[in-house]
Amino acid sequence: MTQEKWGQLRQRLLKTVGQNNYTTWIEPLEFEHLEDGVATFSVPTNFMGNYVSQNFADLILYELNTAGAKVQRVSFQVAANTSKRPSPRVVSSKADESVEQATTTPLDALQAAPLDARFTFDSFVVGKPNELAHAAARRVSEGGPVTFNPLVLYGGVGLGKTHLMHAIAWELRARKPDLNVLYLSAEQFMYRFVQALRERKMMDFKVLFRSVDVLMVDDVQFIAGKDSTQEEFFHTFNALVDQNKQIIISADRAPGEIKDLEERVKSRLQCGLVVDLHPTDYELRLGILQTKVQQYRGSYPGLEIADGVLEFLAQRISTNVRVLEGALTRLFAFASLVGREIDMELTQDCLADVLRASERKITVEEIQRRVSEYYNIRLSDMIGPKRLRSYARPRQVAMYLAKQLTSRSLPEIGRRFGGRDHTTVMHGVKRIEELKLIDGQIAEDVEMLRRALEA
Ligand SMILES: Nc1ncnc2c1ncn2[C@@H]1O[C@H](COP(=O)(O)OP(=O)(O)OP(=O)(O)O)[C@@H](O)[C@H]1O
Repeated sequence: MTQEKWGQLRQRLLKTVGQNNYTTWIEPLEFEHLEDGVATFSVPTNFMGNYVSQNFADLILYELNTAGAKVQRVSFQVAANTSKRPSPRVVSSKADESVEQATTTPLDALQAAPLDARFTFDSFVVGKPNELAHAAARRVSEGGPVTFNPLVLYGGVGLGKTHLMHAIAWELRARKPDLNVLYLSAEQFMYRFVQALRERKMMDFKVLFRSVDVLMVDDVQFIAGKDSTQEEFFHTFNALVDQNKQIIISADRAPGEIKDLEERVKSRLQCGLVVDLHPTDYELRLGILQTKVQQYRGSYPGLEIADGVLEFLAQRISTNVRVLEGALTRLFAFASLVGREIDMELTQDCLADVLRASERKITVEEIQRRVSEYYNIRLSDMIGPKRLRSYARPRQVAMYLAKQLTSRSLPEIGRRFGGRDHTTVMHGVKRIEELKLIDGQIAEDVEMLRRALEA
């Protein structure tokens, strides 16, 4: 492997990842050396190293091996004294940059980092669990009069909050190129604030943040417990709302539930539209996998996937979309390295660790216990023969959850509910499915219970 060869390889990567990703993430990589099967690249920042490692390492590995280099692993190290930084217009900055880096970065760097080119509305798969969040995101991305301020998107890890935020920013940029859209993580907000304090540039900081038309802050829970940052955030927030500028926030839980977030910040966040990204369901996961496969087809032409593999993955990996995507990337890279079709056997071999880690640990017994506690009835009454509605409904909810959250068959579930027949379980599951659509209380009960069980 030589510098020259890396130069050629980069051109192939350009085709695969697209110009934006290439300029931002691939071009700044410098090939250092290949030793003991490890190809080492230098990167300008930790953040970049982490990002490239998470998102492009498999692809780089694949291209290196396709080009004949014998590489088992790629590694990214921060180069000393590198000053290269990507520089398009809208800021995107998630988490990992260190305070030290922030303190040496000029404030105007806020105008200089990319959004992820893959995170657009086109690539966002909409299903029941995220349709409201998607609709709200679409609405603000039209850039019309501000109707709800702020828009708060919240939900668990890897459910698409950042994806939606970037999609809004891309869309606004396309529709209203004159708007000054600022996207950054709450952590980044804090670093910039600390930096401004240290460098006595608070005026610059305030002017900058108050001059944006749309402010997007990702993972706002990060500022909880950080008093002065919260205070500054609060003032920034108020100043922008007063000017009728749109604010879009994401968080890992509902604002009211963020511990150590000041009451006044909480109540500001609750003033607008707060929408929830629910945990994915099977259909959404399958849809996402199918979409990703379409996208991968360009990079891996000729690769075949046997029937049932995507369904299997959607069934088994229910943690979050990031894990699901990672599994698929690995599967494609592995299959193309060994030149095999992606069938069940290869999937089980290649993803043994992921599948083990996401094995469902929820048991029918645990569901029964939780549901009976929730409805305040005795476990024995829920499992027993009584037909009273106050027992029958919780019983059906528990059956429904057992079907959704465990891999038990209907007869197995029936046996655990006092030896009931599988048709009774099927009826119970159907009933709850119907009720969820017409009875808000049942829908909420099921959702609360599901969350508690999956937590
Ligand atoms: N509905 C969806 N359609 C397509 N891709 C999705 C969807 N939801 C999530 N993803 C993908 O899953 C990955 C994780 O999503 P994202 O980073 O937006 O999650 P997040 O909610 O911001 O998580 P975190 O809390 O860790 O910041 C991304 O690659 C994203 O593109």
